[in-house]
Amino acid sequence: MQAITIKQVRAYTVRGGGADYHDQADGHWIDSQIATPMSKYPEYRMTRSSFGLNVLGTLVVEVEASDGTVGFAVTTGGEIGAWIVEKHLARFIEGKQVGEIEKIWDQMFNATLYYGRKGVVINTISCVDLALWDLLGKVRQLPVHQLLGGPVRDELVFYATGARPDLAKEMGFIGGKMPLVHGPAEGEEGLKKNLEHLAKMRSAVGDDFWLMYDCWMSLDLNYATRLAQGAKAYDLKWIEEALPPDDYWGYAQLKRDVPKGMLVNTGEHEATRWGFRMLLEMECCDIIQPDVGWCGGITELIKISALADAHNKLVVPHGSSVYSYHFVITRHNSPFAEFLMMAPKADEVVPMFNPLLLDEPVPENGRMSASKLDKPGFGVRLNPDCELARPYTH
Ligand SMILES: C[C@H](O)[C@H](O)[C@@H](O)[C@@H](O)C(=O)O
Ligand SMILES: [Mg+2]
Repeated sequence: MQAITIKQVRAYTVRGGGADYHDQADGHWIDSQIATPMSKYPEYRMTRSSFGLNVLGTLVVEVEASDGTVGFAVTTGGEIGAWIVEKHLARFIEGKQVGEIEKIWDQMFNATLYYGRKGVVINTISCVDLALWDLLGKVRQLPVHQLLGGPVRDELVFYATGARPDLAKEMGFIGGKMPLVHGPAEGEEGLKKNLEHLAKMRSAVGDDFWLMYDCWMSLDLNYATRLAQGAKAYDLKWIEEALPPDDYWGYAQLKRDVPKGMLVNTGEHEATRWGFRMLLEMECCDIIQPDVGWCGGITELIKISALADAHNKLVVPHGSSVYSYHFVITRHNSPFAEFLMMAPKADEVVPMFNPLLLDEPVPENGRMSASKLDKPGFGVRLNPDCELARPYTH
């Protein structure tokens, strides 16, 4: 039987939500005031779009096989990613057999080592990798989780990320992660407001519902330590991404200093097995949170997850829709998943990469049965109403 090979790879861009889920219309909770490393500049404090968190847009990668099957994936990457795919990575993809995923990954990574290693280059490699796994699943007529060893549980359970953990509790989620609003530049007053907001949410959700703060790289070690100490009174489950990603030393100290029982989590802006090896070996955190569309794809997340398992650490991927669900359900050390509330008021469950993917499964009552993930590949289709552009060819 003739081997099925990859005939063509194509890279497209699309704006407005999708994988670049920060690219939303005005008034969305995700673009309200949220503490960031740019919050020290008042002109960039009130929204993250003001400093360009949504400049990249979505990258869509399609890989077409010699038998006509097409796999695809989406991530944050836009035109930069499209250029990297068309002008650089295509040579390592086209002509290969659809199963040569490991070899393609190694060639893409090593060929971009001189300008990549993290950020948009690894986002782009991740997107190609996810498209290859989608293609392989479709060619073999298997969901990706079956290519990864199959489910270890019957369903996924989710915590929700958004401005309304009180509503998330009503919707059946196991916890609610809130964005931190005020950073160190707003001083004691801002710290007080952060703790008052946590207190208000704790009284709204009661004692048995996880509450977490997502600090999106915005704090310094002293502020993060004081926030954690103040949050103990309200049983904060974890403090997330308190420090910039490269401050491994700060994370290790924070993890030693937070109140006993409070978790220190990070990793969504970390990349590759080597970045996560630093977090693990320097004892930076309790749970690592790679984004499978940003850390290197499924091929790299398998390696990251095994490393974490050897360190007895949990892996709870940053929300990345079906791309993390198919992984999480196959891993013993991934006992729950993140769901990002993408409705503008965080008051209803809508698909995370809305409106880009058709058939994108969503949690019901905070849960998702494995049977929702039984279509070939990642089980989603591109929405034909979303206009794709192909800015480059090769
Ligand atoms: C809600 C957070 O501020 C980010 O927007 C979110 O993308 C990420 O940090 C998360 O953990 O979901
Ligand atoms: Mg986060």
